[in-house]
Amino acid sequence: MTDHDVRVLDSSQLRDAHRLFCATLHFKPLEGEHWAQAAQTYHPGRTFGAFDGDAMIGTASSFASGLRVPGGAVVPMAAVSRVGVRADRTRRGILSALMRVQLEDVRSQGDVAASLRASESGIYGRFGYGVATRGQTVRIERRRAAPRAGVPSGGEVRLVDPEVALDGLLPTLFERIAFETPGAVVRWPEYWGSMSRRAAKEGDALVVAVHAGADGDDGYAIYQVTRTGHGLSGKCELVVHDLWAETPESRADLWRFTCDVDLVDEVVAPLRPLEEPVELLFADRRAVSVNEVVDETWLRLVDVPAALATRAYGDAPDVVIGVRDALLSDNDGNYRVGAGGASRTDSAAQLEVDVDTLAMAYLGDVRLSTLASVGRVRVADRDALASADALFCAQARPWAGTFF
Ligand SMILES: CC(=O)SCCNC(=O)CCNC(=O)[C@H](O)C(C)(C)COP(=O)(O)OP(=O)(O)OC[C@H]1O[C@@H](n2cnc3c(N)ncnc32)[C@H](O)[C@@H]1OP(=O)(O)O
Repeated sequence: MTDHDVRVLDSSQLRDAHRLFCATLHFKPLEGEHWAQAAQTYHPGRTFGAFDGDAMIGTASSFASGLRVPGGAVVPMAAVSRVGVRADRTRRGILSALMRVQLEDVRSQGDVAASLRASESGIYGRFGYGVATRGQTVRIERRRAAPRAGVPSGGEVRLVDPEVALDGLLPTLFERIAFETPGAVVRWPEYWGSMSRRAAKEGDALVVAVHAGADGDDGYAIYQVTRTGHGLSGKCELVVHDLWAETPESRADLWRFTCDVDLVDEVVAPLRPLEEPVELLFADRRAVSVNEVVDETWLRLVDVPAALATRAYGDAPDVVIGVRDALLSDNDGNYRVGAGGASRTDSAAQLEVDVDTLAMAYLGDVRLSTLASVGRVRVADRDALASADALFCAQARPWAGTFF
């Protein structure tokens, strides 16, 4: 449907939009100083409302961000969030109208990509989003978690007042040590403040531990300790929200530190990278269980020519890939992808994909041959699949590590 009235909101309308969004996720609305703080996190001109007359019935917003792509370049990216449609107006095309307007808008503003974290996995594929990075949950049974002999160690972990850390130390450290992996996301200035507010809302104090090695600070962990149940029979969980390490020493020391916190039964770290070998840090590798592999980044390539031209490729013969995009027709076309780069071509496509499937392969998370094996790639030339796999392969498995 195209007849919904979707407009960009001005600052006087953001509170209604936030209330609407909170209600769709069954959260209480923010009041007083909590709303005043949240209001600061809206980036001007990036929030849309869908209206029925004067009544707002849906909303979608985004933060200005950036995405690290294979090869090291950073492309401008819209971090899409705060999407919701009023419960009495769902399934009438309102989200579809919001998505259409938002995608056209972010493309016209020069964003090469948009990404989001999806509340449900059935929603966003139809708008050209594909799962481009995944994460897994790491659980460590603390009492079994003795370090393995020979694990690197060196330096010191210290606790830092979260307010001080979030205000300067961690943003600087994050920029320096965390922002290298393909899939990493530029954290906008208000990101850090919203992290501490989210923690305050949940009621348990946020703890910041910083690791210093021989050359100074080189890693950090942000966690909360939550207790469930009553008295001594309760269970105590240490939940790691953010952990980045520059060196093997800081990685080992920070994980070990979380396992040394008294009274904790289990250390839980959701959405960690798929290739983080935490179990190898401990003498008893079964102290660590790794499960719940889930989607992390839903990526939408809004400017396919720019996205394909910006990332680096492996060394393999050129492949012509046809891209089909039902919503942003400028992306439609055939692209010659080779070790030297990618550009439009009139040559016939050897492989053809929809834009959501291209997003799944773009950062290197899934091979095109794997996607072909489940019918997501239309294959005209079978030999092209091996070349496409080699071209799109990234040096490191992509991971964002930033939830929004
Ligand atoms: C990035 C984020 O902010 S994630 C948070 C998203 N928000 C929420 O989850 C809050 C609760 N849910 C909602 O507010 C709404 O149900 C929304 C936003 C998910 C969907 O809004 P709607 O206006 O109902 O979507 P719309 O009517 O445009 O649906 C378009 C299509 O998606 C399908 N669809 C919509 N929601 C879902 C869903 N949750 N799961 C599967 N399919 C869905 C519809 O059936 C429709 O399919 P069709 O094109 O084959 O007919």
